Amino acid sequence: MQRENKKIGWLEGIIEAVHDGILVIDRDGIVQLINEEYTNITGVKREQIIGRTLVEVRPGAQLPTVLKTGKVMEGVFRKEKDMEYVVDMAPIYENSEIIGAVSICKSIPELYELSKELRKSKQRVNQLEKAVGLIHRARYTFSDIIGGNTHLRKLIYQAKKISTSNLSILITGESGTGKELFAQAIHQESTRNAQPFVPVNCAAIPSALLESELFGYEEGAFTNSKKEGKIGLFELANKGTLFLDEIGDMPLDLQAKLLRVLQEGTFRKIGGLKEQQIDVRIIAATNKDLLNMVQRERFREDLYYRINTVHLPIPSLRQRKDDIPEIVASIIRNQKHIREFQIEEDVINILMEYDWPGNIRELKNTINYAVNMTDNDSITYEHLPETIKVLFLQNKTKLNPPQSLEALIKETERKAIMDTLKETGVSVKGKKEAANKLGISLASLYNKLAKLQINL
Ligand SMILES: Nc1ncnc2c1ncn2[C@@H]1O[C@H](COP(=O)(O)OP(=O)(O)OP(=O)(O)O)[C@@H](O)[C@H]1O
Repeated sequence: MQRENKKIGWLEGIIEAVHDGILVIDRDGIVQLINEEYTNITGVKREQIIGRTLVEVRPGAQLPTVLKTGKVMEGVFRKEKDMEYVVDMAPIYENSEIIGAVSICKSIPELYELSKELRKSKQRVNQLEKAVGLIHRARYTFSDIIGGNTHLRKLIYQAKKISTSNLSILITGESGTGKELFAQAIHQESTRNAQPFVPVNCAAIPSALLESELFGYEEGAFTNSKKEGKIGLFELANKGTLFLDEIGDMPLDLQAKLLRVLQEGTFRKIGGLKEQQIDVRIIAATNKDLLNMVQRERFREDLYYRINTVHLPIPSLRQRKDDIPEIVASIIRNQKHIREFQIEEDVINILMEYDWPGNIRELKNTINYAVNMTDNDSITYEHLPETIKVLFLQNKTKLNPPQSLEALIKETERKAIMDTLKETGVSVKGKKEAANKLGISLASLYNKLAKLQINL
């Protein structure tokens, strides 16, 4: 008996500790137990209900039904005077026999608070999921930068040395020279490599949106803003690296804000009141002449010197043509996964003569195209894209000016044909159009191409 009392004492203690309202009836529907939270939610006091039949005190109660049917009921809405709450009810079993029933109530305001919390958490999870999509973890390391060109090697040496510092870096160079590749490699070599690498292309985001992308905004900061606010890229890159690509396209007012972040190490969300500490390493890149922009007051001088602590000018591919064979071999290896793939010497010569305005990106595209055009394991002139073939033939004419009258006529013809084909393209349709423009028949165009040994 003493043990039994002790059990009930424990039970009451536990029931009191629960944050929900609890009411227990026995098999006769008589209320045996309630906790204080039950009184808080329903307004019914212990002395009004304990030892009495539940329906007598609370005629609308559904717990006696649970007692009868043995079926659990969940989420039953109750409204009593100005109290609203939700009840879960379940039978209590002993040796497979129902000996009573329990009801557990939660007040609506509490549920409302909980669901608000849940909604907020869900929104944050959504935002973070989206943000994780943006963070492409840096994939490349210095070993992925191909080329033995002396100037490039010096740059790699310098970049490796400053990787572990927190210095801001400015990488300049034409499009496709490998600026982002360098930025990723620096991040990977740094102590921040386990943290995010967040790239943002300042030219690709409309200036009106760039500020909120970078700094984020607080709940309801402006009309049309997302209700739950937005996490900015600075916050996402915290402890990692923020790669500001095309920084020359950043609007002047935002440049001032960026400078503040770099100087103070703090930022404020749009519509936010408190400054947040931030620890982000900035690597900026551009293909524009920033110094010239500074002179024309299109770029802030103070920001220029702040991000230019270390400057890595990446050479264009035409300034390091000696690297072309090695880069081509590496592209083929990556695409074909075989080392024996052949590339005719003539083709390498053409690639070496071409100017590559799109730099390594263009070289990559060209080789990938050629590899896909081959049926066997050898790339020949035929497999090159038309644009390169045409330009190559034009250059050849420039490089070897004709001497005799006959040669001069031949070359004039060649030039006229090549210029027209450059406009129309070298597909059958293009050739038909070119023949039309030149005032000759298609058959005669083919004859001339054969005579001039133009192999398209
Ligand atoms: N030295 C290199 N060795 C191997 N691949 C390279 C090298 N440099 C660049 N690439 C490759 O060329 C492509 C373009 O490089 P990346 O995007 O880094 O250039 P970028 O200068 O940042 O271009 P943009 O200014 O247009 O953004 C990528 O596929 C990159 O992997």
